[in-house]
Amino acid sequence: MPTKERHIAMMGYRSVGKSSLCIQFVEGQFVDSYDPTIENTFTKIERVKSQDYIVKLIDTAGQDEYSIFPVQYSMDYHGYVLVYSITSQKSFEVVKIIYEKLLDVMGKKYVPVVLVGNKIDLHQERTVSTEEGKKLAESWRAAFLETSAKQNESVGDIFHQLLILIENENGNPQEKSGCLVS
Ligand SMILES: Nc1nc2c(ncn2[C@@H]2O[C@H](COP(=O)(O)OP(=O)(O)OP(=O)(O)O)[C@@H](O)[C@H]2O)c(=O)[nH]1
Repeated sequence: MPTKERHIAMMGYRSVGKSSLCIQFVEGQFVDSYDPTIENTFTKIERVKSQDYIVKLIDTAGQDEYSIFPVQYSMDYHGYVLVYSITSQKSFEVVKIIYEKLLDVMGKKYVPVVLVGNKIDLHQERTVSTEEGKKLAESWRAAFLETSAKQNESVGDIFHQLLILIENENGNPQEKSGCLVS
């Protein structure tokens, strides 16, 4: 099968771990320092269910509830990773606002999305429950994962699940449609 190219945008509030998830996925390492992103791109070859993909990731600058949705991320993207930190209720609220804006800008009712609750290694500081995350993802018909970029927990699954959702949207169902919850 010929290799397919898929463009994925990482979005969410500041400091939730978007860059760390990209770096962990692409380079297999965790950098314990904080350098706010303006915009960064990463490329990785991934194989899912015998299909090779060139995954182009765009790591966006953190957004907040007042940000205007950056229109450039609504065009030529196949899917989105919306990230919050399980230690920040604010980041959970912001991800809901980003999702609404995304649908609005794209003029669509459905967009392939994986909702990610990151930083699960900081479980003692958790303020967003797994149940809240799951419910939100179900309401979006999105996949849901809790991850740790630091401990490399479920990071690869984000991109595998998103590639499957994108494939399903393109009329090539490889898995049962509907909500993918792990
Ligand atoms: N404990 C823990 N810290 C994390 C994790 N992921 C990221 N961090 C830390 O959180 C801080 C912010 O991480 P970034 O990856 O820069 O976050 P970002 O969402 O890209 O931030 P912006 O560029 O401002 O949007 C850094 O100090 C990271 O080391 C994680 O899974 N666990």
